[in-house]
Amino acid sequence: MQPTRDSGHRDTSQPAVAECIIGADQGLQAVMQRVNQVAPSEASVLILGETGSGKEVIARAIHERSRRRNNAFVRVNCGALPSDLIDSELFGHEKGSFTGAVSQRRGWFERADGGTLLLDEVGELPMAAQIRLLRVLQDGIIQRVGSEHDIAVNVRVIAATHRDLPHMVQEGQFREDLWYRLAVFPIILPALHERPRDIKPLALHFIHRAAQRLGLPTPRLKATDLQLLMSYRWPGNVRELGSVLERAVILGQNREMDLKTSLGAEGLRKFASATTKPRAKDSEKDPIEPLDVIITQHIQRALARAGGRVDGPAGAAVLLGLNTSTLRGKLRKYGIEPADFKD
Ligand SMILES: Nc1ncnc2c1ncn2[C@@H]1O[C@H](COP(=O)(O)OP(=O)(O)OP(=O)(O)O)[C@@H](O)[C@H]1O
Repeated sequence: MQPTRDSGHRDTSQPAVAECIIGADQGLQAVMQRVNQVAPSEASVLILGETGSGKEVIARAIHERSRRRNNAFVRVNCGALPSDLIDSELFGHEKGSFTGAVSQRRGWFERADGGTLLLDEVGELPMAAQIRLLRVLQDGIIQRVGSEHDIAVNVRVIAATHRDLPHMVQEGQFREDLWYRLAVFPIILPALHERPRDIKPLALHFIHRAAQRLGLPTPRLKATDLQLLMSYRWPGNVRELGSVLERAVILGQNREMDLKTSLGAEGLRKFASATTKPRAKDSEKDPIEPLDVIITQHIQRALARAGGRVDGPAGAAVLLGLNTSTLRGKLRKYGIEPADFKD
């Protein structure tokens, strides 16, 4: 099988191209510190984060900052491996070892030899595969299916998942010994709504990229559109933000980009029902938003209402019941630009 995005595998035998990590000096600052600490070591890393939050981007950053950077970076989506082929996919097989094994095949561990193997969605691996994976991680030796010949592999494993692995361990769905082996150095990637400062630079990046692909001038991000983006909870995280903006740029060709129009009535309803505004009735399941998120959004609402003015009788400071210097301090702290709210 050739490595493709759809089958969940990507084999980067070429030196990796550094991808720009938006938010590296803002909402992802603490994550990047962890990346820089762990990259030069050989330690296994476990990246925990919601779907689309950038786990692969972070895994690549670790690879690119490691001594293995000139060797392969291979991503395997464990959730996409058919259960009867997991061993063959990971460790390879000999010709004739099972029906369909028409030729010898090297598995993903062998292909990543000397480099880094990202085991994405590791929480989806069935128990039997977890046992075999643990053995390989401990011994650094694999056997292809249908062979008793040991092959030594030198692979750094980075595992990633959106699942609550500690809870899975408690429930007996994930092996505790494998958890300890993988979680030598855990990195928790915050969801996009927990790092609101990254939304604007990410939005500008995606708008610019989409316009470049279409050969169009980069459209402006209107203050009202930024406010809409800031108020949504982004369950699909950075990936969802990218696709919403790409669609907006495509639909807004040759006109001013308008998020409300490009989302349509249905999209707007979805946005409205998933905003981070406080709900009337609290429930155990409702996430508690970090205070910084609520403060950022509240200041942005006031600035939008005040047309970007901070002081004066109709300025945001009066609306918020703050004196101007206090509000200016908060604008600096939360990285909010009043000019973004001038329409
Ligand atoms: N900080 C970032 N800067 C620039 N692009 C980003 C950033 N984070 C994520 N992306 C982009 O968002 C998309 C999703 O990121 P990625 O595939 O790394 O997420 P993931 O958490 O691994 O997703 P999944 O849970 O589906 O495996 C990709 O196109 C990626 O390039």
